[in-house]
Amino acid sequence: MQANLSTPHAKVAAELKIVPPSKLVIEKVSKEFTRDGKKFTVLDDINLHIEEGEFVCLVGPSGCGKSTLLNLIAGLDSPTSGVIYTNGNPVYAPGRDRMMMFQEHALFPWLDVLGNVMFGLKLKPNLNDAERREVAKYYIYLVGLERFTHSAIHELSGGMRQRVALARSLAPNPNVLLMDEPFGALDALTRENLYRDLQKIWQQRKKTIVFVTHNIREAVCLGDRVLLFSPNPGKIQEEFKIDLPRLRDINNSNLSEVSSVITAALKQHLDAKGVAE
Ligand SMILES: Nc1ncnc2c1ncn2[C@@H]1O[C@H](COP(=O)(O)OP(=O)(O)OP(=O)(O)O)[C@@H](O)[C@H]1O
Repeated sequence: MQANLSTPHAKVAAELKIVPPSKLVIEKVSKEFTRDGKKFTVLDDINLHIEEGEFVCLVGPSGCGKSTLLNLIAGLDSPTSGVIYTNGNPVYAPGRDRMMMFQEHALFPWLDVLGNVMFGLKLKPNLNDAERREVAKYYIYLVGLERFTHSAIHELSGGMRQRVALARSLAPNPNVLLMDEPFGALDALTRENLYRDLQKIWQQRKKTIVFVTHNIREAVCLGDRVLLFSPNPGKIQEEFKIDLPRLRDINNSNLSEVSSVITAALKQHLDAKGVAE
């Protein structure tokens, strides 16, 4: 994909350069919350190494702590014990090296598409307004919304809104992209297009991606690795390396077979714990 930019000058070109994706290390991480005055453990002794540029999907039943782990990596919350490192540096707070994208569009309805994507670039004090506009236009192009640059958010479909949200998360050029069920609310066809485009964008922009989903086929379609969580307390029960060639099509029969194996493993772990999905 080539950006259709009007002669990007040096600062914009530098901003669009591919940054090295981060390695993530999660070391002995546990998280407790308090409810009704009682402590309960949501994540218990999570240990995980995610390689630079790896696409890792977290799957598991509701409440097993997937979003909590994503929030900890984002630095939006802190572990009760243990440490998370990005490229060897402990995470204490949110940073522009890690961007989060949610299921809800979380877009600003009073801004158009360009304004929303430019908003993500407010974190870049070295750019002036014209430069932010050029960078934002590149990411709008990358997610296929060039024709909608000046559209209002309410004029867009759910899938297009998620494309805007993706562009906004990508625009600060993070090393890590954290995605919390970003396609959960979309219809099947819209999701299929996004699976294809997200794989292309990931290959092109070389991000480390941690992606939370309930949908095992989606995880197998996107992930290099699928980590199966089980609840009470949240633990990584099993992991699956996915060696299927890319670009993957969610309707591919080999992908269905791998998904069935993981679904069976999930059921087995839940049965063993006496949990109904
Ligand atoms: N800030 C908080 N305070 C208290 N409890 C919380 C807080 N955040 C999450 N929890 C609880 O922690 C548990 C795990 O929640 P989390 O959202 O991480 O699970 P999940 O696996 O992402 O679930 P889902 O797939 O439904 O989104 C839940 O019981 C939830 O109610």
